[in-house]
Amino acid sequence: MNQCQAAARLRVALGHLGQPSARAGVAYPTSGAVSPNSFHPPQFQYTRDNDVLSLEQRNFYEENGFLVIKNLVSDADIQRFRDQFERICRGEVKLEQMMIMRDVSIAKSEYIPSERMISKIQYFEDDKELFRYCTLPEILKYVECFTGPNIMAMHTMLINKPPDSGKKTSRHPLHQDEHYISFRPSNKIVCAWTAMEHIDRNNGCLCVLPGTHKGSLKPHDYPNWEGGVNLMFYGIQDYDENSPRVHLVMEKGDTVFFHPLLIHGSGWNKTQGYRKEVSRYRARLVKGQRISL
Ligand SMILES: CCCC(=O)SCCNC(=O)CCNC(=O)[C@H](O)C(C)(C)COP(=O)(O)OP(=O)(O)OC[C@H]1O[C@@H](n2cnc3c(N)ncnc32)[C@H](O)[C@@H]1OP(=O)(O)O
Ligand SMILES: Nc1ncnc2c1ncn2[C@@H]1O[C@H](COP(=O)(O)OP(=O)(O)OP(=O)(O)O)[C@@H](O)[C@H]1O
Ligand SMILES: O=C(O)CCC(=O)C(=O)O
Ligand SMILES: [Fe+2]
Ligand SMILES: [Mg+2]
Repeated sequence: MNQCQAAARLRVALGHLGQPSARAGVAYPTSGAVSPNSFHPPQFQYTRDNDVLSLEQRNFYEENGFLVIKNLVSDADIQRFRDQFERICRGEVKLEQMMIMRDVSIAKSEYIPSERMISKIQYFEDDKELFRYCTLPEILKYVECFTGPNIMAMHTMLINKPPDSGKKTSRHPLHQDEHYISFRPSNKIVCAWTAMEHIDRNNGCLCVLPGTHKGSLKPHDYPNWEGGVNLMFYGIQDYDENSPRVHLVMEKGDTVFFHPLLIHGSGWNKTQGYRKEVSRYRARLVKGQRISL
């Protein structure tokens, strides 16, 4: 098994620290068809009427701000993302837009192209292989449940969480993605996040505070952690250690959809593998224009 296989998972996310990139502005026509059987009373604020989600799933998302769909992305697709990630790690793929990030623990070490050096890739919209994630019909089908039709990819991200050096710098502090993104409205944005392998508390799974999507955007700052904090990894300031946390244990291909105000983070990676996931956000378009950016 090579390092990348031993590694963890891949993540593509979206949004960005400011404006979406032009490349991300790709709209996907989706059906938008509403079946007469799918009518639900207007108490739904966070989900749209269509036939995809069961009433139970809708209620769960409305109440909790996230929904896990098991086994959504095929092994074959994940293998393709993984293979492409390996090519990027080997320096075989170079794209101008793509941003490569390293963990703070190795930020100042000499750069050697390998999986060990890359903790995150952002803006891979120009990478045909990775961008396939954003066009997978099974992902779009669910995204539409939250955004409505006319979907736009606003940000892409793949995370390769490194084994922790012992200083817990691989942790991602609890935050709301809306802190990083300028587009709105919140209720028509969703993040799709796909595990590229088994992810649990040992390798730093996603941790969510259910129901927090109903709150507002909270002040963020760098957490006061010993050992170091990654640049741009802000955390909410008034984190109450006693608030109920849910750790999302996921298998390869499982995908969680979550609201941009949901408070979430990820734990430190206690294993020797690099855990990977792919994710991204989408927003709804009206008449070809993004709503209230
Ligand atoms: C909705 C999305 C939710 C989220 O994803 S939250 C996280 C979003 N933010 C990010 O992913 C950060 C994106 N990445 C970046 O901004 C850049 O890669 C980053 C970290 C600023 C580095 O930028 P560059 O200037 O291209 O790289 P560089 O290698 O020349 O480093 C410049 C100085 O920064 C330091 N550095 C690099 N990576 C770091 C890290 N991970 N943590 C802390 N410090 C880091 C590096 O040592 C260097 O410092 P110095 O200037 O030599 O003293
Ligand atoms: N003071 C804090 N401020 C912001 N986020 C925090 C704080 N302390 C922990 N977190 C974040 O909370 C989430 C859950 O932490 P949790 O304690 O469950 O996991 P962990 O500390 O990474 O690992 P474990 O407790 O399993 O050893 C992680 O995203 C972590 O980054
Ligand atoms: O997986 C992680 O380390 C953090 C994920 C996250 O915050 C996100 O996907 O928005
Ligand atoms: Fe996030
Ligand atoms: Mg802990």
